[in-house]
Amino acid sequence: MMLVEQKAKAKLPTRYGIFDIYVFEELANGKEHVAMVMGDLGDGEKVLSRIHSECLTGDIFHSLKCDCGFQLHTAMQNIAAEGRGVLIYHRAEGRGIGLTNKIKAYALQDQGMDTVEANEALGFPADMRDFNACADIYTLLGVKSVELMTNNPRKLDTMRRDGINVVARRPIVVGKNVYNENYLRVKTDKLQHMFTQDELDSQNIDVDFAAQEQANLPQDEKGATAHKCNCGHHHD
Ligand SMILES: Nc1nc2c(ncn2[C@@H]2O[C@H](COP(=O)(O)OP(=O)(O)OP(=O)(O)O)[C@@H](O)[C@H]2O)c(=O)[nH]1
Ligand SMILES: [Zn+2]
Repeated sequence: MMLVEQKAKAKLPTRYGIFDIYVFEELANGKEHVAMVMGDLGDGEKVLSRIHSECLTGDIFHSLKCDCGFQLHTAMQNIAAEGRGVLIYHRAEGRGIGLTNKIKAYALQDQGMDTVEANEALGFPADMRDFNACADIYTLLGVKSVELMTNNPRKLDTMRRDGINVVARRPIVVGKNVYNENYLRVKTDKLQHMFTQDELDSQNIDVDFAAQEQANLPQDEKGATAHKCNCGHHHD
């Protein structure tokens, strides 16, 4: 029996090119998973693909605490470069614990815990995700085998177990910065992700808001300095 049902489909132009967007409902829990499909999938073999777990903070707000947003957009670009592929946007926010609990975990991380310790302090395992819906989404799209963009061996094992042949893995190591380097180290040390420190370092992006953090100016002082402009007009 299928675990998901296709609910809707339409064309979706994006900054990377034109996709078809599909919505699939996971019948057991009502979750609305998305598939972004580009090109003609043809025989469904060797489809370039990513299973991307939802991360509101990274995907939408460009958070630097993780690498999710960077991975999402790199995956869409890679698919566009090939003109063919499938991105499953998997609604498993916070590795399955949901947004509120993820932000509670972030608060514990602000006090020095790592991602795994914070999850455990809240009473959750390190990773609560199941990928049950994904194989059926591939099947409904006619995908038989994939080249998966991931560093997580669990995704490869799960897809193979569920009958989707993974013919290759394409690493997706992007967006390392001062705010996520510990998070990324924990992924290799505790979560078996497949990348090396050298690979990470080669992708370093230069962002540092240390000055902003230190200054931490009260709002009224910021307002006062904002008036020092060169516009030639007089401000009181
Ligand atoms: N609980 C928790 N979830 C997080 C945290 N940071 C990111 N996430 C979630 O982690 C998920 C992404 O998992 P990752 O471990 O980064 O990567 P992955 O999907 O397993 O593997 P890749 O395919 O290599 O990206 C998203 O659902 C994020 O919302 C955190 O500190 N705590
Ligand atoms: Zn994230």
